[in-house]
Amino acid sequence: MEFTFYKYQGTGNDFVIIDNRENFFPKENTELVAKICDRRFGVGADGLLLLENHPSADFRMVYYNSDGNLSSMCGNGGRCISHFAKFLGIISEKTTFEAVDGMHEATVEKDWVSLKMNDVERVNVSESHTFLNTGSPHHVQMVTQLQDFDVFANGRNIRNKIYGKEGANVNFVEQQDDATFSVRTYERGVEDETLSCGTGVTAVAIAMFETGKTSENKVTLKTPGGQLQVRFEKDDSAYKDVYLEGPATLVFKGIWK
Ligand SMILES: N[C@@H](CCC[C@H](N)C(=O)O)C(=O)O
Repeated sequence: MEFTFYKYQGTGNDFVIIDNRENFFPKENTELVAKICDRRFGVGADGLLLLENHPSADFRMVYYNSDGNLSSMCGNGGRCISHFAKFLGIISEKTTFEAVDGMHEATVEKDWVSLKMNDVERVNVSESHTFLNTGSPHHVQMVTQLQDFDVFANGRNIRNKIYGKEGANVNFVEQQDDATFSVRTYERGVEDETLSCGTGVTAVAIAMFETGKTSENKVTLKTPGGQLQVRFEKDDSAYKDVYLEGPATLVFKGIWK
């Protein structure tokens, strides 16, 4: 089958995006999605996104990991697909769309996208790590010498040994200053380190606040693929008005044959 696709990246977390408003894409074809995402036999990406019609919102976002399976929320993907919706002329600067974890709002200004994430009510802090769900499940762990840390081996081990079949994404963090943290993430469904993870840095920002590592509610997250900002408000019941902000770029357009 032949169709047009768009290659996007948000701080190096890269995606194939397909305009599926005509509903032509074979959504159950796991092998096809995995092949499109394959870096040797396909286009190459950490995940695939479908932009689809929605009865009341601007569009619906459908997200697959590079293993070909549907998964939970993708923050960088949400930023990239909002940029794509503007590129297609579906929206102007502001949008409301639905993803697997519910409704999201986003603002697109040139290549900068601000995405509203869901409220986070539960943050489980233990001695060695923090676990929370920011649309996707995240394990957050402080390390030293992050640059030399074996993210793949340690991430895979934690993902499988602690979280079993369902798994979780695993973020390793080193503090730079009061409001700046370096982060490297092992992503489930990619089963490797990615250059950036949007729900991951959102989880890190909240975990750092919850554990007293920062008193700032606007945090800078440095990933191997670039810099992201997360801001939020906290009240008695939850972290609210959580925004993930950073660049999103259309890299190229192609035809899948
Ligand atoms: N890269 C994403 C996270 C995608 C979901 C994750 N791989 C999972 O299956 O939990 C992001 O930017 O949030």
